[in-house]
Amino acid sequence: MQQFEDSIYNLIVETSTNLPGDVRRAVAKGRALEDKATRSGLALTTIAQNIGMAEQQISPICQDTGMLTFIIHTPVGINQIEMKKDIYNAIVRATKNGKLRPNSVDSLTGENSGDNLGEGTPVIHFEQWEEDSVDVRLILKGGGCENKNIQYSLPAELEGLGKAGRDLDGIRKCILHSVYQAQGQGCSAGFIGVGIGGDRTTGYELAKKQLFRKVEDVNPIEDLQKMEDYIMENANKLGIGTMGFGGEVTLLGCKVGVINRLPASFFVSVAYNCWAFRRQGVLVDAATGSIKEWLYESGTGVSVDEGSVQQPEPAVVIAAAGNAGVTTEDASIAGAPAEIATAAARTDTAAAGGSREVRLTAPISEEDIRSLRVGDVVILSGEMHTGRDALHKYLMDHEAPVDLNGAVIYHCGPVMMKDEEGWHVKAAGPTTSIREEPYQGDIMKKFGIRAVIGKGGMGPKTLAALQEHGGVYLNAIGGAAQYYAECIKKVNAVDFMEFGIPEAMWHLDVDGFAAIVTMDAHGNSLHADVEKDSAAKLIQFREPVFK
Ligand SMILES: O=C(O)C[C@H](O)C(=O)O
Ligand code: SF4
Repeated sequence: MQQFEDSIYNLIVETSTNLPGDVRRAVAKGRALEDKATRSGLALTTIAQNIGMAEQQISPICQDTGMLTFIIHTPVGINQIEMKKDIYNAIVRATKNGKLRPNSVDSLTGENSGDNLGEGTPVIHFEQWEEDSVDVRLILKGGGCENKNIQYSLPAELEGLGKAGRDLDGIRKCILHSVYQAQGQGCSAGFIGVGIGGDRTTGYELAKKQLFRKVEDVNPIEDLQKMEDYIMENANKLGIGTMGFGGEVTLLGCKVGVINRLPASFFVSVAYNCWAFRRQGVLVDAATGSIKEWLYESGTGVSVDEGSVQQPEPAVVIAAAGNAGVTTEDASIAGAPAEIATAAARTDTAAAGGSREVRLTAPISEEDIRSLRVGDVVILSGEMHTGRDALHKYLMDHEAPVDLNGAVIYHCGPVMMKDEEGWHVKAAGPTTSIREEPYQGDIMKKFGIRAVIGKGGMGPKTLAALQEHGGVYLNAIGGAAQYYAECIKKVNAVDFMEFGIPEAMWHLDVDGFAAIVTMDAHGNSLHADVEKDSAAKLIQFREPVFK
């Protein structure tokens, strides 16, 4: 198996950088359902553009390259210990080459191993089979959507849906609830794998395994096929939309599997995967280790466009999203059709205040920030500072290494590479902001920070602080790591490298970095609105459907 290490390296690079054909078609279908002039429609356009950029540049689709999880079938007699060593070497190489972010962190000390190896990482499941070749499948599932996985123990009482019993209808309610509770935080529009039965461990395993099915396959179990169809037809009626912006498309795929359970247990486990649904596989020659066949259709040549949409420039895509409904000219910038009136009627808070495109350069004044409203698109230039969990915790009782007066904080853990000239950004999309909810308001006030960029929104504590102190929350498009990396013109400096690359504080010079105001200094939150609206819509699914 001399070539096995190279085969695994190629598998990792392909998985991280080239979204497979079936996933691309699902994204294209989603785009066709969404009104292109809405925020969700234009977020999908950004996503589509990012998918193309990642493939072209052979760079990570999303900066969170996830938990490397392999499922491997080998003929009897193959040395699995040697295979593991080759896999480890391939992972170290892919990390060094910026195809993977160093993502393995000591849970007690917070120390990043730097090469994706460590206790429990990567995850490798070996199984034997009667075939002659080795089947290797890999999924890179990021942390934000992993945090949205959920496990139900039936019977249960579910918010909005009432009693979920130990039957198909109870399962139906759990699945709908799982989509609802994810809101936009797992980078919807997403895919779900559902595992019925097992114990808590094997239930979740089964759910994740469903994600290895092809998006377009048909469930061989009739009841489950009906369930998948039902969920695909109805989950989008929750109106959560891409990134939780509100809209027609929340779910792009649903796969349900079943295994036996104990008499006393009835688990329904849901693995939520973001649109950046990165999984691939190879069939490998057991003697040489070379790739004989790819197991999922390549993304190359498969369009994510639903046909008529032009590909606008990065800053313009989101800019048009915020301006949806303002003028016909704005819409034509993004190549969007003239459904402007509909879009205006739907842009809720933004429609009330009117949305604009605002260009700002950091540091930003309190006055400029207070003039922003939910729905406005801010195009940022100047310096921004990355900060996520480790930094926020640190800043609570320490001073900042740089002056943060009027500053912009970006919730982002980038993929970085260093050469003779210094550091370069390889991928840099936003991370889920809600994790910083306990700290964010206090830190903004303590240091005079005026803007926070992330994804998925923040809670009431931050909203109150924005109002009191004069701050704004900007939502960037989750997973659009290449799209944003292109807006970063220079890495000025870095602090706290001891936190590891994703958690360090990177000082970045940006130009044309576009994000949408989703929480403003006037007490408005698009996230709170969409959550409330989807909670009301969830109630329509209370009555039994599967008898
Ligand atoms: O860790 C990250 O960069 C992002 C994470 O996957 C998230 O969705 O929050
Ligand atoms: S940032 Fe979004 S797209 Fe990237 S791994 Fe996290 S959930 Fe997925």
